[in-house]
Amino acid sequence: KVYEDVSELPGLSYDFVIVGGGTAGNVVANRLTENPDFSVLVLEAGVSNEGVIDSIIPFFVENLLMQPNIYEWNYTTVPQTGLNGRNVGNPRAHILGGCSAHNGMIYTRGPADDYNRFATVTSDPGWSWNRLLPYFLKNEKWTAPVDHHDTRGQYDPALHNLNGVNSVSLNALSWPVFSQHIIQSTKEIPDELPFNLDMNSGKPLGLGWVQSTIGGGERSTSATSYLGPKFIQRRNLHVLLHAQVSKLVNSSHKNGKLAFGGVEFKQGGASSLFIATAAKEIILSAGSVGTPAVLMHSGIGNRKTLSNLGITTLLDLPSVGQNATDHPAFGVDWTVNSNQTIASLTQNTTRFNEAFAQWNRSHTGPFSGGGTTHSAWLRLDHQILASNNFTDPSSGPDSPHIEVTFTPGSFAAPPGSNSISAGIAVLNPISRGSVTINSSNPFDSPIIDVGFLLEALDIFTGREAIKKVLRLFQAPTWQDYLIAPIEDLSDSSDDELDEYIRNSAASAFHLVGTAAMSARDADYGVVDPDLLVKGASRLRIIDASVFPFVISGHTQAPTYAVAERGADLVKMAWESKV
Ligand SMILES: Cc1cc2nc3c(=O)[nH]c(=O)nc-3n(C[C@H](O)[C@H](O)[C@H](O)COP(=O)(O)OP(=O)(O)OC[C@H]3O[C@@H](n4cnc5c(N)ncnc54)[C@H](O)[C@@H]3O)c2cc1C
Repeated sequence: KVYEDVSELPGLSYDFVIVGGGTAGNVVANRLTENPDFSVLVLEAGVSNEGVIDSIIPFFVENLLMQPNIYEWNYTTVPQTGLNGRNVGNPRAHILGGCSAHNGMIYTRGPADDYNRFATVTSDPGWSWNRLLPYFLKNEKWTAPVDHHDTRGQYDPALHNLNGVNSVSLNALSWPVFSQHIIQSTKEIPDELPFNLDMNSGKPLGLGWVQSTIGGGERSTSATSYLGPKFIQRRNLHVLLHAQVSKLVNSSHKNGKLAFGGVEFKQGGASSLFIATAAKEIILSAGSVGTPAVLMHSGIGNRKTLSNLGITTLLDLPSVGQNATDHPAFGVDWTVNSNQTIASLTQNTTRFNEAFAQWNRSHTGPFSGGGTTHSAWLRLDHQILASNNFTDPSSGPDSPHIEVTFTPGSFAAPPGSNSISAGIAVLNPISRGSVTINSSNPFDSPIIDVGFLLEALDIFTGREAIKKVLRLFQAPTWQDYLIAPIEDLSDSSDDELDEYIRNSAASAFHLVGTAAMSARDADYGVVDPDLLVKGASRLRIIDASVFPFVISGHTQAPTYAVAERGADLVKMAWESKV
């Protein structure tokens, strides 16, 4: 059951307390409560997802990103040196379902090579692609697109599972003219832009149709799926909203390891703090910002940072909050000779109201999907990297360096015009940032530094990506369709391209790595390959913060897979003790 007020909870003693009812936390809550002997409490700081129309209707995704709003933690980064001193938004969801309830819904597993690299750095083959694939499938409930169009040639059914939990589908064909041009370009310039039937095979290179976490025209989130009606009625599963965890308490040491018996939180408008106790484990699933912050306020982190703030260090783990990695993203936009664009809907009240009415009637039409229709996963030329003395940062030959998303709309477009955009993300940044704290008050915001474009390779990759994208749009199919670039970069020097990137890049919202896993005997890292905090017992982290590297793809499907495997690790640890 989902509770709005702590006074309604039957008690505050559970086997497992999960901090954060986000993308990963709700998976873990669901899987653990499959065992009727395990009781689980999820503490979620955010609000209910019920009836939040901007979260439910896929097309309204942008509304949730307008800061400030109550569905958001409303974070921004510190000024970014690599972005000419700008600070950029770093949205994190403050709603049951976490980022799965406000993200762009794009479903990508990423390259097999990335997971094989996870397995190598952790010395645990359990994190390899072959071993994680069953967990991706366990998460996925493949669903037909709402317009029931013929999807042959748009995905590979053999790679998908009809019987998982979280809906994934192709979008309805709302932008056919735009899509035709994209597919035609793969035929005209197949060497530059090969078609890939399904980017979720573990070999994503090429261009393919976007798959999204959408089912029946509604967004599918970890709250609507893993806490859906058939699960949330379990007697052993309790979720408490408006419950922000301050720190872990009741510490003790056993066999040289630190353990905590409880979790302290504030709830609703109450000024007093409450403690929930966990007889078996505390699981941190507060995400790449929340998890390191809770650790530090609990006395786990860099001794120097903590003592400067007057926090007693219980476990000196300097890697907490370090290794923050995110994809810098920017775009190239054109005005176009077509009125089949997002602007034609958003700038025309009659058409907007028609689309809204259609969605309300049947959950179909353009509001049933996000805007991006296709993604291309591309590599930089090997020689270009070598001749500029760069080492290939990717995890392997089937792993891309850049993503190009294709959307029939652009924020940069002049009002009244029709436009499209090619969004670019640098997928293997070698720059690193951090998430830390500068106050001993756990309710103060953490300090987020995404470390964008500090390293020469990252800005080089961005610059080469723009050149590549400009070449892609020279394919013959685009010539009558494009009117003009919104910012003409075709004759720009390398320095000018760098400035364009530094002045326009923002986050692709894929922050990971702030409580990264490492091999059991490594002298860095925050969790071991079983996701247990190093030096602690009965304390696990299961969310995107444990990724040692950012995936060369979007991060929600990888987070779901890590959560599914993480839940299995917890079950294996405790079911064998029964
Ligand atoms: C705007 C945006 C768009 C994105 N678009 C895409 C996309 O299209 N495709 C894709 O694959 N990925 C996308 N991502 C990334 C992806 O959604 C995230 O990487 C992933 O969902 C992270 O999951 P998580 O479980 O680690 O954290 P979250 O889902 O953020 O869950 C953490 C939860 O913990 C709660 N919490 C935090 N601190 C506390 C505390 N102290 N006490 C109690 N609760 C707490 C939060 O409120 C939140 O609900 C996007 C992300 C954002 C922000």
